[in-house]
Amino acid sequence: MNTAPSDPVRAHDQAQRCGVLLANLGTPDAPTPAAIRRYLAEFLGDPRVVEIPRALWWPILYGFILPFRPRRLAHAYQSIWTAEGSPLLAISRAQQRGLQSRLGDAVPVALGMRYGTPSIGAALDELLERGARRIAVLPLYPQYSATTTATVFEAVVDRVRPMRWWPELRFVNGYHDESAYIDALAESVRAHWARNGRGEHLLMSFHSIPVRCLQAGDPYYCFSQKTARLLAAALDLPPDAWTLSFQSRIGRAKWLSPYTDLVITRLARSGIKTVDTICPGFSADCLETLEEVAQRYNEQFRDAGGSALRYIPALNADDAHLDFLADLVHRQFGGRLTAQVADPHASAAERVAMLQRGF
Ligand SMILES: C=CC1=C(C)c2cc3[nH]c(cc4nc(cc5[nH]c(cc1n2)c(C)c5CCC(=O)O)C(CCC(=O)O)=C4C)c(C)c3C=C
Ligand SMILES: [Fe+2]
Ligand SMILES: [Fe+2]
Repeated sequence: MNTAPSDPVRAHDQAQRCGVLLANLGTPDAPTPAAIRRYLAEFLGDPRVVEIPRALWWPILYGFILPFRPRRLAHAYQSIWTAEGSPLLAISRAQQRGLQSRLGDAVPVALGMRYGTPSIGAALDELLERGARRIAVLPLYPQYSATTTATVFEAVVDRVRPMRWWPELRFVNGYHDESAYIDALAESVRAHWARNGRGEHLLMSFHSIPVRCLQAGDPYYCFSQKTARLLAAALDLPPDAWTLSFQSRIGRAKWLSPYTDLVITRLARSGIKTVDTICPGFSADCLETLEEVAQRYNEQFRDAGGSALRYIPALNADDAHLDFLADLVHRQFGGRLTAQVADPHASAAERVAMLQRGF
C-alpha cells in the first residue's frame, strides 16, 4: 500500500460542512485539433470507457484514432462553440451556480470534469479547502453506467486514496426514475409543443454503449428503457407515438440499438414529416446533442423526405432541473445540510502545542 503523506493541517474542531461535487464528462479546452487530441487521449485511454486490452488498444488509439479524429471533430466543435467556450462547460458552470444559490453558501458546490478541466481532483481539493467533510458526489448522468458514473467515482477515490482523514463520501448512482426528473423532462416537451406545435412523433435518443457492457451487467440499457417508458406515460403517449433509440456509436462492435440514425431514416420513409427529439440521458447540451442531433440528424431526416427534426433542449440550468438536484442533495444528508461542529476534543491551539512538544 502507498504510504499516506501528511494531510494539510486542519483543526479537528472546525464545523463539518456538507459539500457537493457536481461531475460531468468534460470537453476540450478549445475547438482545435491539438486540444481535442489531448482530451480524446485522456477520455479514450480510460479503461472504463474502452475495455479492449491495452496492448491491443494503444496501437489503434495512437496509430489510427488520435492522428485523424481530432481534425474532423474540430469542425464539429467549432460549429457549436460559444463566447463562453464549450457549451457543456458553460452549462455545467450555470448548473453549479444555480445549485450553489439553492443550497446556500454554507454548502460549497464544486464542478469536476472526468476528462479535461476543471478536474475531479481539483474540485475535491476546492471542497476540502472550503471546509466540506461530508461530500455528495453527484455525476450528472441520470442513467447509471460503468462507462460514465463508475469512472467518476473511481477518480474521486483515486484522489482521496492517499489521504489519512477521508471525508465522508456519498456516491449518487443516478436518478433515471425519479419522478421530479421525469416531470421536468415532460414539462420541457410540453413547453416545446406550446412554442412550436406538436410534432407527429417523439424520438427519445440516448447515448449508446457497446452491447458487451450490457452482457457484462451494466444496467444502463434497462435504466434508459425505464426513463423512456415513464416519460411516455407522463405525456400520455400511445406506443406508436414515440420511439427509443441510441446514438453516437463509434467503431465496428455492436452497440445498443436501434441506432438513432437508422430510426430517423425509417420514420421519414414512413411518411412522418415532423419529429420532436429529446435526449433524456444528457443533462446538459453538448456536441452530441447540438451538433449530432440538432444539426446532423435534422439534415439527414430532411434528406430522407421529412420536413423537420426538432431538437428539444436538455434540462440544462432550468429551474425544475436545479430544484430537483437540490432536493436530491438534501436527501443524501437526511435533510440536514447545516454544518455540524465536531467534538472539540482538541482545539487547534492544543493540537499545535502537542505537535510542538512532540507528545
Ligand atoms: C468510445 C466509447 C464511448 C462510450 C462507451 C461513451 C459513452 C457515453 N458518453 C456519454 C456522454 C457524452 N459523450 C460525449 C462525447 C464522446 N463520447 C465518446 C465515446 C464514448 N462515449 C467520444 C469519443 C466523444 C467525443 C466526440 C466524438 O469523438 O465523437 C459527450 C460530449 C462531449 C462534449 O465535449 O460536448 C457527452 C456528454 C454518455 C452519457 C455515455 C454512456 C452512457
Ligand atoms: Fe460519449
Ligand atoms: Fe434489466
